[in-house]
Amino acid sequence: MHLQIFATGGTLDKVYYDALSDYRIGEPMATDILEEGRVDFTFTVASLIKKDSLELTDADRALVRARVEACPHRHIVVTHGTDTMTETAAALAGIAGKVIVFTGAMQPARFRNSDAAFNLGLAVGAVQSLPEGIYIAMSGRIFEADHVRKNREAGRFESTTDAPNQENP
Ligand SMILES: NC(=O)C[C@H](N)C(=O)O
Repeated sequence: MHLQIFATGGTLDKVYYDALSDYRIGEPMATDILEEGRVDFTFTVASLIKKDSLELTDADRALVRARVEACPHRHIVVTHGTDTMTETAAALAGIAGKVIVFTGAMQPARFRNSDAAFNLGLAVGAVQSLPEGIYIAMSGRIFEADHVRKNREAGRFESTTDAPNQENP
């Protein structure tokens, strides 16, 4: 398997300058995470955009779509800010012949308590196991991209189709 990663920014790749709580989006952390994970596949990481996903425009989303469509590889992971991940996933609807998995992080990968490595690992497992389609790997689950939302208060992603029960109140 060859894995293509497209990095678009988001908190996963943020670098903070604490005096003003100012940040920039740094180089994609996916490279370090996969190297530290000693993965047994080849991969390339392309940095397409370096923005908080709240600042992404329609043109940015068109760029992501164009790059995914032009990619010769079947297995694609998109690292993305969590706030508008579902919007960019929706902008890729209809792309056939590829397994596309979005992931991101609630805390920067450069922070020790980050969920970034966990989430990227989940996405890597998902992308090689699933049939073609568009998915979101967050909060320890794989969601179909059009059946998930971010619950900001709870700080996690949740299904829009799960029946409410004791495990999913
Ligand atoms: N955790 C995050 O990634 C939130 C951030 N505002 C973003 O969507 O880029």
